Amino acid sequence: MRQSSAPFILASASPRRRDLLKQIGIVPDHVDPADIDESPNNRELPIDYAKRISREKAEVVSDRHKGAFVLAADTVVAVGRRILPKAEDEMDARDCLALLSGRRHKVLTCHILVTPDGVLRQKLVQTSVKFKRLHQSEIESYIKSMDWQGKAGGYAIQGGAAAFIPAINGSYTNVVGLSLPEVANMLVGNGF
Ligand SMILES: Cc1cn([C@H]2C[C@H](O)[C@@H](COP(=O)(O)OP(=O)(O)OP(=O)(O)O)O2)c(=O)[nH]c1=O
Repeated sequence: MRQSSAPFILASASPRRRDLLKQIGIVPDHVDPADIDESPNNRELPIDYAKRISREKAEVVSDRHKGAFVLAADTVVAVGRRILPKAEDEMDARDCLALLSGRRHKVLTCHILVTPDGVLRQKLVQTSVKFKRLHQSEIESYIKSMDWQGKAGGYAIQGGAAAFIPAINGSYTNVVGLSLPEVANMLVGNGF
């Protein structure tokens, strides 16, 4: 139930984030992606990276929409201290899947909500994801599906890669791109 008349801006190009919000009855007044440079800094740790990028996305977009609620997020797949790329080509995706095969990794989503009076709230959520050991044939058929494109770590848990994941620990929606219980809490707690 919406209490504020301030507009709600989703600072994301991700259709997954739009669908997730819709699932809890939230439809943004505008979708305005930040479109910033997301290159990690030298030796930047995954948590620091997720916090920095989500904050930059939120700041860029809230500058364009004063007096609005702005939600931005960044989802990072991390193996230890290593940040996996958003897979842009088949080589990225193959490298990611080979690294994830047979082990656990972390998916971190850092959520930023900017309130209409310009206060910035941050919430980082971590989910541990277990991958089964992948056969080369499984990797190749997944590559053909193109489901990895633009996804952090080269897979999407909401698609065919679900067959590779026997267990997760933590929020499922966090892996897809927004942890819905946290987003709902942030919005309700800040007068939305
Ligand atoms: C691990 C994983 C990631 N993803 C997606 C969510 C995000 O869209 C993407 C991570 O990249 P992000 O940089 O978080 O998001 P984005 O580039 O898609 O959009 P924007 O920066 O404008 O908000 O990976 C899945 O859809 N499923 C998964 O299982």
